[in-house]
Amino acid sequence: MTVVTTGAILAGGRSTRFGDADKSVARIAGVPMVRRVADRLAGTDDPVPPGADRASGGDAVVDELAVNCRPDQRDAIAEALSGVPLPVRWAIDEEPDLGPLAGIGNACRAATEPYAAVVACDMPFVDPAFLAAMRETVAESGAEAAVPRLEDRWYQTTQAVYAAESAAEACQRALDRGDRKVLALVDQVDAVVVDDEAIRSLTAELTFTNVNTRPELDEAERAVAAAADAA
Ligand SMILES: Nc1nc2c(ncn2[C@@H]2O[C@H](COP(=O)(O)OP(=O)(O)OP(=O)(O)O)[C@@H](O)[C@H]2O)c(=O)[nH]1
Repeated sequence: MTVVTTGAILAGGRSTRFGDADKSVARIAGVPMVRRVADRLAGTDDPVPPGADRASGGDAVVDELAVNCRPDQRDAIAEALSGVPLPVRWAIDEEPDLGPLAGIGNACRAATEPYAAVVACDMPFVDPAFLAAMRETVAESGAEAAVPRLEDRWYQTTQAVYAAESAAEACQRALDRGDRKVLALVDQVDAVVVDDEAIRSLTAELTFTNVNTRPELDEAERAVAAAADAA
């Protein structure tokens, strides 16, 4: 499988819907969510529910990780990522709470590879083959990003592939003019929209499942347990 370069994991949010804990290190069947994302990218993952497209285990689709978080999150996330067979770069927010746009910008700035496959830490069933396909789209088209958009939903800016330098600059430009909306990034880069039809030909909607609440965590845990039983 083609290597898609830097895997940029976003974990700098406050997890307010999750309650009094950082969801990035909340465990699903014993494995912290951020670790599940890293393992998907590294090809060292546990069984995943049907619909996560690529079966568990496989080749790494990135050759390094860039992890964006606040300074106070770093130790717990580092522990969660301990043993991941990829170099980990840290993209620590100097100023917290500027939103996902700032997180994407910081992660892209920390990337040492030309492309960044961005994934939010709360997407435990991300399909690495989908990221690889988007990386190919960006490289072949000469565009600066491939951003999925399901019909009747927002752009999935937190599971997308960006030309790292262009995206970092675009995020900074938006922040400098006081725009924190993540859509500013899509406006500011030459983006290929990966539409509904393309998404369905490449992967399944499960790739976008994100865990915001405790009940959603429980649901993800049940799905993982069922997959493990079936394996
Ligand atoms: N660096 C940074 N990342 C953020 C920020 N807000 C959200 N994110 C990240 O953006 C992604 C999508 O955000 P949400 O799913 O809303 O996560 P969240 O903000 O932690 O959760 P809620 O507080 O419940 O909305 C997650 O990976 C977050 O970690 C922020 O202010 N700074």
